[in-house]
Amino acid sequence: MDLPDNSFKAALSRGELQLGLWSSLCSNIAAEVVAYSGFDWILVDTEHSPNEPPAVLGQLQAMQAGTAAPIVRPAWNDPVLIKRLLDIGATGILVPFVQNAEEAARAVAACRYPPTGIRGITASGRASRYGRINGYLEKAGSEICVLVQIETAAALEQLEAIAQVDGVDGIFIGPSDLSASLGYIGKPGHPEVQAAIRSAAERLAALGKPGGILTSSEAEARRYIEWGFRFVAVGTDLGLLARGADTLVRSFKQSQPSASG
Ligand SMILES: O=C(O)C(=O)C[C@H](O)[C@@H](O)CO
Repeated sequence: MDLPDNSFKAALSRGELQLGLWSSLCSNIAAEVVAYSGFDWILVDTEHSPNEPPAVLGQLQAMQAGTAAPIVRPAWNDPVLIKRLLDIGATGILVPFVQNAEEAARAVAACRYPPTGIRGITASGRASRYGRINGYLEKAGSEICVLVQIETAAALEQLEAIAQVDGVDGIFIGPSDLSASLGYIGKPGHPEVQAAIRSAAERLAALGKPGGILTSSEAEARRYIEWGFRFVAVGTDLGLLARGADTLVRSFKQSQPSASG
């Protein structure tokens, strides 16, 4: 059996827009539900969600028959965490809190086997279909998508250096952390934060490096796409569930006459 092409990585390299969903629910059933929605990628978060490898494995299995490429965010730029996620079948990794080119190079090295990287070897994990993929060890590096996350003012200054690290396939701008770093915690929509995000998108476009971002606002998502972001998470599974449930109950409670008449 051959290693499947990474269609998400290929689409990014062609500059095509890839629409994503952010998944924090840590549920294989929720992952399966949204995997059939038609998204191009789904980010399975382990940084801010209580999501450990056995649960992530269940979510990756559940997403297998859907449309979306499984991108997993490890809790940190740590080769041990990254190795475990790659072994269970993540085809893309989003590494948080990358501050400079050296840290970006470390993220890439964690996703590559020696001699170019430091990923530890198993020839029999889920990623290689339990040893059935011909030449997995030789080919994995070229198919795994390495995305790094820039989320501070200091990292923004290093954007060009980070983006030009060999093996970095895309740069994700973290609007929440960036807004905090810029002094506007909880206000990613603040004009100064938006200006910084727009400038990052323009600098990435000038380099020909795909930029990514996350928002739950449709208007903001459309604006980010217009600014040139190419992998855009347009919502979160948690937000869809919470907003859907709130709206449903409100529609009944507001239409009920109050007990006092
Ligand atoms: O800085 C950000 O924005 C992120 O890193 C995404 C966050 O973790 C969060 O908004 C996901 O729900």
